[in-house]
Amino acid sequence: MERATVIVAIDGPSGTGKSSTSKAVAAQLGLSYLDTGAQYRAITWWMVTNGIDIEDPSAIAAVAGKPEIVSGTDPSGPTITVDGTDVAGPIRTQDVTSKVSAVSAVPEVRARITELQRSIASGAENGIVVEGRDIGTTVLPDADLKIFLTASPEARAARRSGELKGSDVQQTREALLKRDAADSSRKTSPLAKADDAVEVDTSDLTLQQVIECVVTLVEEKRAGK
Ligand SMILES: Nc1ncnc2c1ncn2[C@@H]1O[C@H](COP(=O)(O)OP(=O)(O)O)[C@@H](O)[C@H]1O
Ligand SMILES: Nc1ccn([C@@H]2O[C@H](COP(=O)(O)OP(=O)(O)O)[C@@H](O)[C@H]2O)c(=O)n1
Repeated sequence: MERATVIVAIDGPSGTGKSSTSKAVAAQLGLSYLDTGAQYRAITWWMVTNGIDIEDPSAIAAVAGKPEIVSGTDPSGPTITVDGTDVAGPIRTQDVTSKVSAVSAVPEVRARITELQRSIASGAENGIVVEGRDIGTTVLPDADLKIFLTASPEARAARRSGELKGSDVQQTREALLKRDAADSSRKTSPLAKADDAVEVDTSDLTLQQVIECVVTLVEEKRAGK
């Protein structure tokens, strides 16, 4: 018998195709979609806007419970607000990008955001695709399907600098590798592949091929293979 809901966890470093793949897979299969990176970016944006010292983990921890972060999970138009303000644009600035790893390494921040993610996932009626860094390992260890996307630093930097107009590929590559290193080496739930995740190297695949691969894996799971 087909299961009523399916939970898919997609993790991996920056620029491997998590967001584009997750959104398309969720839309195609009628599932909800959650971008957990957007939530960490949102709390970082709030810290910056409120003048919290990003270098001071105890200052971040002390106010981690304050901002109210709300994620809209429709894959055709995901939204993110902080205390009612739409922050979809401001969370993508270079300033927030350069600070998000420090904020997201603070255990109190992770505990708060993880709880929020679990409650969103358990409330998704048809199931959900959740993408991030620690979904398969920590947030949803019982997910029905876990995918870990990888790609060469060159492919990832080329994709990212294609998005940021006028940006230098070499500089983008350095910034991306620096963020991966910080995310992979933090103590609390670092970026890591879960033992039972399927690893897909997207370096030489088109986005369409990656989407088809994940859709097939979900359908196989649903069919009980
Ligand atoms: N397999 C692929 N081949 C080429 N470009 C891709 C592929 N997957 C994603 N992209 C592009 O790379 C960029 C980064 O993808 P994104 O989904 O945001 O990655 P992530 O969420 O892992 O950081 C986007 O512009 C996206 O369209
Ligand atoms: N589950 C997650 C998702 C993101 N993050 C943090 O949030 C940052 C931004 O995530 P993102 O998915 O928006 O990053 P991109 O890969 O899209 O650039 C990451 O570099 C991590 O520091 C995390 O710690 N745990």
